[in-house]
Amino acid sequence: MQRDLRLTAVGRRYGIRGPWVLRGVDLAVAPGTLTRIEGANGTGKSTLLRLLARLDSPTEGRITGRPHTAFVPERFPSALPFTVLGYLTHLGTVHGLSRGTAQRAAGSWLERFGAAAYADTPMARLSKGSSQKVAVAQALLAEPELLVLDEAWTGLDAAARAELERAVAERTAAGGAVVFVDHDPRRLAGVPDATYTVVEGGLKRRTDSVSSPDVGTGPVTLVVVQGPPGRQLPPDALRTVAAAAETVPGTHRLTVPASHSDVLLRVLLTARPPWHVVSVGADGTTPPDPGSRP
Ligand SMILES: Nc1ncnc2c1ncn2[C@@H]1O[C@H](COP(=O)(O)OP(=O)(O)OP(=O)(O)O)[C@@H](O)[C@H]1O
Repeated sequence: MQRDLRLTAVGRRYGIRGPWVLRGVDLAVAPGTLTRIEGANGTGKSTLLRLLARLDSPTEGRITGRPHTAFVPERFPSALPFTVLGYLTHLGTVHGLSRGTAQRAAGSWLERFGAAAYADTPMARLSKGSSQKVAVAQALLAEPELLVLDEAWTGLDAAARAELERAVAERTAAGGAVVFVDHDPRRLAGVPDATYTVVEGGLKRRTDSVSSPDVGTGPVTLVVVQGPPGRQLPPDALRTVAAAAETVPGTHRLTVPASHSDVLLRVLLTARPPWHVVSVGADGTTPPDPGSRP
Protein backbone atom coordinates (compact mmCIF):
# COMPACT_ATOMS: atom_id res chain seq x y z
CA MET A 1 0.00 0.00 0.00
CA GLN A 2 1.50 3.33 -1.04
CA ARG A 3 -0.01 5.56 1.61
CA ASP A 4 -2.10 5.38 4.72
CA LEU A 5 -5.80 5.32 4.19
CA ARG A 6 -6.99 8.20 6.31
CA LEU A 7 -10.39 9.34 7.52
CA THR A 8 -10.53 12.93 8.74
CA ALA A 9 -13.56 14.27 10.63
CA VAL A 10 -15.75 11.79 8.77
CA GLY A 11 -19.49 11.75 9.33
CA ARG A 12 -22.16 9.61 7.71
CA ARG A 13 -25.89 9.73 7.95
CA TYR A 14 -28.51 8.16 5.76
CA GLY A 15 -31.02 10.63 4.36
CA ILE A 16 -30.93 14.40 4.73
CA ARG A 17 -32.50 14.42 8.18
CA GLY A 18 -31.41 10.98 9.29
CA PRO A 19 -29.52 10.65 12.55
CA TRP A 20 -25.74 10.72 12.34
CA VAL A 21 -24.48 7.14 12.39
CA LEU A 22 -20.86 8.27 12.52
CA ARG A 23 -19.51 11.73 13.23
CA GLY A 24 -16.08 13.26 13.77
CA VAL A 25 -14.29 10.01 12.96
CA ASP A 26 -10.52 10.20 12.52
CA LEU A 27 -8.75 7.00 11.59
CA ALA A 28 -5.52 6.07 9.84
CA VAL A 29 -4.90 2.58 8.49
CA ALA A 30 -1.21 1.99 7.83
CA PRO A 31 0.31 -0.68 5.57
CA GLY A 32 1.10 -3.95 7.31
CA THR A 33 -1.31 -3.40 10.18
CA LEU A 34 -4.29 -5.32 11.50
CA THR A 35 -7.16 -3.24 12.87
CA ARG A 36 -10.18 -4.56 14.72
CA ILE A 37 -13.44 -2.61 14.90
CA GLU A 38 -15.85 -3.48 17.71
CA GLY A 39 -19.16 -2.11 18.92
CA ALA A 40 -22.69 -3.07 19.88
CA ASN A 41 -25.26 -4.01 17.23
CA GLY A 42 -26.28 -1.20 14.94
CA THR A 43 -23.60 1.24 16.11
CA GLY A 44 -22.16 1.77 12.63
CA LYS A 45 -19.40 -0.82 12.20
CA SER A 46 -20.54 -1.88 8.72
CA THR A 47 -21.03 1.75 7.77
CA LEU A 48 -17.42 2.43 8.76
CA LEU A 49 -16.11 -0.60 6.85
CA ARG A 50 -17.99 0.42 3.69
CA LEU A 51 -16.43 3.87 3.95
CA LEU A 52 -12.96 2.36 4.38
CA ALA A 53 -13.53 0.14 1.36
CA ARG A 54 -14.65 3.24 -0.57
CA LEU A 55 -17.97 1.59 -1.39
CA ASP A 56 -19.73 4.50 0.29
CA SER A 57 -18.89 8.18 0.63
CA PRO A 58 -18.96 10.25 3.81
CA THR A 59 -21.69 12.84 4.28
CA GLU A 60 -19.00 15.13 5.68
CA GLY A 61 -15.25 14.96 6.23
CA ARG A 62 -12.53 13.51 4.01
CA ILE A 63 -11.09 10.17 3.07
CA THR A 64 -7.63 10.10 1.49
CA GLY A 65 -5.51 7.25 0.15
CA ARG A 66 -6.62 4.74 -2.45
CA PRO A 67 -5.07 1.37 -1.71
CA HIS A 68 -6.13 -1.51 -3.91
CA THR A 69 -8.98 -2.81 -1.76
CA ALA A 70 -11.03 -5.98 -1.44
CA PHE A 71 -14.10 -6.30 0.74
CA VAL A 72 -16.03 -9.20 2.24
CA PRO A 73 -19.51 -7.87 3.00
CA GLU A 74 -21.64 -9.05 5.90
CA ARG A 75 -24.19 -10.39 3.41
CA PHE A 76 -22.69 -11.80 0.25
CA PRO A 77 -24.99 -11.77 -2.79
CA SER A 78 -24.58 -15.38 -3.86
CA ALA A 79 -27.49 -15.63 -6.33
CA LEU A 80 -25.27 -14.70 -9.26
CA PRO A 81 -25.43 -16.19 -12.77
CA PHE A 82 -21.95 -17.76 -12.62
CA THR A 83 -20.30 -20.98 -11.62
CA VAL A 84 -17.98 -20.58 -8.64
CA LEU A 85 -14.83 -20.72 -10.77
CA GLY A 86 -16.39 -18.48 -13.43
CA TYR A 87 -17.30 -15.91 -10.79
CA LEU A 88 -13.91 -15.91 -9.10
CA THR A 89 -12.08 -15.73 -12.43
CA HIS A 90 -14.27 -12.82 -13.47
CA LEU A 91 -13.61 -11.03 -10.16
CA GLY A 92 -9.87 -11.68 -10.55
CA THR A 93 -9.89 -9.97 -13.96
CA VAL A 94 -11.83 -7.06 -12.45
CA HIS A 95 -8.98 -6.77 -9.93
CA GLY A 96 -6.53 -6.57 -12.82
CA LEU A 97 -5.29 -10.16 -13.06
CA SER A 98 -5.01 -11.90 -16.42
CA ARG A 99 -7.63 -14.58 -17.03
CA GLY A 100 -5.13 -17.40 -16.58
CA THR A 101 -3.68 -15.94 -13.36
CA ALA A 102 -7.16 -15.29 -12.01
CA GLN A 103 -8.22 -18.85 -12.74
CA ARG A 104 -5.14 -20.30 -11.05
CA ALA A 105 -5.53 -18.03 -8.02
CA ALA A 106 -9.22 -18.94 -7.79
CA GLY A 107 -8.42 -22.65 -7.91
CA SER A 108 -5.77 -22.30 -5.25
CA TRP A 109 -8.00 -20.33 -2.85
CA LEU A 110 -10.86 -22.79 -3.34
CA GLU A 111 -8.41 -25.56 -2.49
CA ARG A 112 -7.24 -23.75 0.66
CA PHE A 113 -10.80 -23.27 1.84
CA GLY A 114 -11.80 -26.86 1.10
CA ALA A 115 -14.19 -25.81 -1.67
CA ALA A 116 -12.40 -27.11 -4.77
CA ALA A 117 -15.23 -29.60 -5.33
CA TYR A 118 -17.61 -26.70 -5.93
CA ALA A 119 -15.62 -25.04 -8.73
CA ASP A 120 -18.24 -25.89 -11.36
CA THR A 121 -21.30 -25.43 -9.12
CA PRO A 122 -23.63 -22.54 -9.99
CA MET A 123 -23.31 -19.83 -7.35
CA ALA A 124 -27.07 -19.87 -6.71
CA ARG A 125 -26.91 -23.52 -5.61
CA LEU A 126 -24.25 -23.09 -2.93
CA SER A 127 -24.92 -23.68 0.76
CA LYS A 128 -24.41 -20.68 3.05
CA GLY A 129 -21.03 -21.97 4.22
CA SER A 130 -19.73 -22.63 0.70
CA SER A 131 -21.00 -19.29 -0.47
CA GLN A 132 -19.07 -17.64 2.36
CA LYS A 133 -15.90 -19.42 1.21
CA VAL A 134 -16.40 -17.87 -2.22
CA ALA A 135 -17.00 -14.47 -0.60
CA VAL A 136 -13.67 -14.75 1.16
CA ALA A 137 -11.81 -16.20 -1.85
CA GLN A 138 -12.95 -13.34 -4.11
CA ALA A 139 -11.39 -10.85 -1.70
CA LEU A 140 -8.11 -12.70 -1.22
CA LEU A 141 -7.30 -13.72 -4.74
CA ALA A 142 -6.09 -10.33 -5.89
CA GLU A 143 -3.76 -9.90 -2.88
CA PRO A 144 -5.27 -6.53 -1.99
CA GLU A 145 -3.31 -3.77 -0.27
CA LEU A 146 -6.32 -3.28 2.01
CA LEU A 147 -8.58 -6.17 2.99
CA VAL A 148 -11.82 -5.25 4.74
CA LEU A 149 -13.68 -8.11 6.45
CA ASP A 150 -17.20 -7.63 7.78
CA GLU A 151 -18.03 -10.73 9.85
CA ALA A 152 -16.20 -12.78 7.21
CA TRP A 153 -15.74 -15.78 9.53
CA THR A 154 -19.49 -16.23 10.05
CA GLY A 155 -20.74 -19.40 8.39
CA LEU A 156 -17.30 -20.89 7.76
CA ASP A 157 -16.37 -24.31 9.14
CA ALA A 158 -13.54 -24.58 11.66
CA ALA A 159 -10.88 -25.44 9.06
CA ALA A 160 -11.89 -22.53 6.84
CA ARG A 161 -11.97 -20.17 9.83
CA ALA A 162 -8.38 -21.12 10.67
CA GLU A 163 -7.41 -20.75 7.01
CA LEU A 164 -8.85 -17.24 6.92
CA GLU A 165 -6.86 -16.31 10.01
CA ARG A 166 -3.71 -17.58 8.25
CA ALA A 167 -4.63 -15.60 5.15
CA VAL A 168 -4.95 -12.45 7.28
CA ALA A 169 -1.51 -13.11 8.74
CA GLU A 170 -0.07 -13.54 5.25
CA ARG A 171 -1.62 -10.29 4.05
CA THR A 172 -0.20 -8.21 6.89
CA ALA A 173 3.19 -9.96 6.69
CA ALA A 174 3.24 -9.02 2.99
CA GLY A 175 2.70 -5.37 3.94
CA GLY A 176 -1.05 -5.21 3.34
CA ALA A 177 -3.50 -3.73 5.81
CA VAL A 178 -6.47 -5.66 7.17
CA VAL A 179 -9.48 -4.18 8.97
CA PHE A 180 -12.07 -6.53 10.41
CA VAL A 181 -15.25 -6.80 12.44
CA ASP A 182 -16.11 -10.08 14.11
CA HIS A 183 -18.60 -10.91 16.84
CA ASP A 184 -16.23 -13.45 18.43
CA PRO A 185 -13.83 -11.68 20.83
CA ARG A 186 -11.39 -14.59 20.46
CA ARG A 187 -10.97 -13.92 16.75
CA LEU A 188 -7.28 -13.12 16.22
CA ALA A 189 -7.12 -12.30 19.93
CA GLY A 190 -3.96 -10.46 20.83
CA VAL A 191 -2.96 -9.90 17.21
CA PRO A 192 -4.49 -6.54 16.17
CA ASP A 193 -2.18 -3.55 16.14
CA ALA A 194 -5.17 -1.42 17.06
CA THR A 195 -8.71 -2.03 18.26
CA TYR A 196 -11.40 0.62 18.05
CA THR A 197 -14.88 0.61 19.51
CA VAL A 198 -17.69 2.49 17.78
CA VAL A 199 -19.54 4.36 20.53
CA GLU A 200 -22.17 7.02 19.99
CA GLY A 201 -21.00 7.64 16.44
CA GLY A 202 -17.35 8.08 17.39
CA LEU A 203 -14.32 5.81 17.54
CA LYS A 204 -12.60 5.03 20.84
CA ARG A 205 -9.20 3.39 20.62
CA ARG A 206 -8.73 0.57 23.05
CA THR A 207 -5.44 1.22 24.73
CA ASP A 208 -5.22 -2.30 26.08
CA SER A 209 -5.07 -4.02 22.69
CA VAL A 210 -1.91 -5.86 23.65
CA SER A 211 -2.57 -6.55 27.30
CA SER A 212 -6.32 -7.09 26.95
CA PRO A 213 -7.88 -10.07 28.67
CA ASP A 214 -8.48 -11.46 25.17
CA VAL A 215 -4.76 -12.07 24.80
CA GLY A 216 -4.09 -15.61 25.76
CA THR A 217 -7.67 -16.76 25.25
CA GLY A 218 -6.80 -17.75 21.69
CA PRO A 219 -4.39 -20.61 21.07
CA VAL A 220 -0.77 -19.52 20.97
CA THR A 221 2.44 -21.16 19.81
CA LEU A 222 5.82 -20.72 21.43
CA VAL A 223 8.71 -20.49 18.97
CA VAL A 224 12.31 -20.38 20.16
CA VAL A 225 14.88 -19.23 17.62
CA GLN A 226 18.60 -18.53 17.67
CA GLY A 227 20.81 -16.24 15.67
CA PRO A 228 24.09 -14.45 16.25
CA PRO A 229 23.94 -12.25 19.39
CA GLY A 230 22.91 -8.73 18.45
CA ARG A 231 21.06 -9.74 15.26
CA GLN A 232 17.66 -8.08 15.08
CA LEU A 233 14.59 -10.18 14.33
CA PRO A 234 13.06 -9.31 10.94
CA PRO A 235 10.29 -6.64 11.19
CA ASP A 236 7.92 -8.99 9.31
CA ALA A 237 8.46 -11.59 12.05
CA LEU A 238 7.92 -9.07 14.84
CA ARG A 239 4.65 -7.98 13.25
CA THR A 240 3.18 -11.44 13.75
CA VAL A 241 4.15 -11.99 17.38
CA ALA A 242 2.22 -11.17 20.54
CA ALA A 243 5.37 -11.17 22.66
CA ALA A 244 9.10 -11.47 22.11
CA ALA A 245 11.88 -11.80 24.66
CA GLU A 246 15.62 -12.35 24.22
CA THR A 247 16.17 -14.90 26.97
CA VAL A 248 19.93 -15.16 26.48
CA PRO A 249 21.94 -13.21 23.90
CA GLY A 250 20.96 -14.54 20.46
CA THR A 251 18.09 -16.71 21.71
CA HIS A 252 14.57 -15.33 21.25
CA ARG A 253 11.39 -16.68 22.74
CA LEU A 254 8.45 -15.68 20.54
CA THR A 255 4.82 -16.12 21.50
CA VAL A 256 2.67 -16.04 18.41
CA PRO A 257 -1.07 -16.59 17.91
CA ALA A 258 -1.37 -20.11 16.46
CA SER A 259 -2.96 -18.64 13.34
CA HIS A 260 0.26 -16.73 12.64
CA SER A 261 2.85 -19.43 13.39
CA ASP A 262 3.16 -20.59 9.76
CA VAL A 263 3.85 -17.07 8.58
CA LEU A 264 6.34 -16.44 11.38
CA LEU A 265 8.27 -19.63 10.60
CA ARG A 266 8.31 -18.85 6.88
CA VAL A 267 9.73 -15.38 7.54
CA LEU A 268 12.40 -16.75 9.89
CA LEU A 269 13.41 -19.64 7.66
CA THR A 270 13.57 -17.58 4.46
CA ALA A 271 15.61 -14.80 6.09
CA ARG A 272 19.21 -14.47 4.82
CA PRO A 273 20.81 -16.23 6.63
CA PRO A 274 17.91 -18.27 8.01
CA TRP A 275 17.30 -18.25 11.76
CA HIS A 276 17.84 -21.49 13.61
CA VAL A 277 14.47 -22.69 14.91
CA VAL A 278 15.18 -24.42 18.23
CA SER A 279 11.63 -25.44 19.10
CA VAL A 280 7.99 -24.94 18.13
CA GLY A 281 5.24 -25.94 20.49
CA ALA A 282 1.83 -25.15 21.85
CA ASP A 283 2.14 -22.83 24.80
CA GLY A 284 -0.86 -23.34 26.99
CA THR A 285 0.79 -22.26 30.17
CA THR A 286 2.54 -18.97 29.63
CA PRO A 287 0.39 -16.06 28.54
CA PRO A 288 2.14 -13.51 26.37
CA ASP A 289 3.96 -10.89 28.38
CA PRO A 290 2.35 -7.67 27.30
CA GLY A 291 5.32 -5.64 28.34
CA SER A 292 7.77 -7.39 26.08
CA ARG A 293 6.22 -6.56 22.73
CA PRO A 294 8.72 -4.68 20.65
N1 LIG B 1 -28.24 1.88 3.67
C1 LIG B 1 -28.78 2.33 4.81
N2 LIG B 1 -29.86 3.12 4.80
C2 LIG B 1 -30.40 3.60 5.93
N3 LIG B 1 -29.93 3.31 7.17
C3 LIG B 1 -28.85 2.50 7.26
C4 LIG B 1 -28.23 1.97 6.08
N4 LIG B 1 -27.17 1.21 6.47
C5 LIG B 1 -27.14 1.26 7.82
N5 LIG B 1 -28.14 2.04 8.28
C6 LIG B 1 -28.42 2.36 9.70
O1 LIG B 1 -27.22 2.83 10.26
C7 LIG B 1 -27.06 2.32 11.60
C8 LIG B 1 -25.73 1.57 11.68
O2 LIG B 1 -25.81 0.41 10.86
P1 LIG B 1 -24.55 -0.51 10.60
O3 LIG B 1 -25.03 -1.67 9.78
O4 LIG B 1 -23.45 0.30 10.09
O5 LIG B 1 -24.21 -0.98 12.09
P2 LIG B 1 -23.41 -2.26 12.61
O6 LIG B 1 -22.69 -1.82 13.84
O7 LIG B 1 -22.58 -2.84 11.51
O8 LIG B 1 -24.60 -3.22 12.97
P3 LIG B 1 -24.59 -4.84 13.19
O9 LIG B 1 -23.68 -5.11 14.33
O10 LIG B 1 -26.01 -5.11 13.51
O11 LIG B 1 -24.11 -5.44 11.90
C9 LIG B 1 -28.28 1.46 11.87
O12 LIG B 1 -29.21 2.23 12.54
C10 LIG B 1 -28.78 1.11 10.48
O13 LIG B 1 -30.17 0.91 10.50
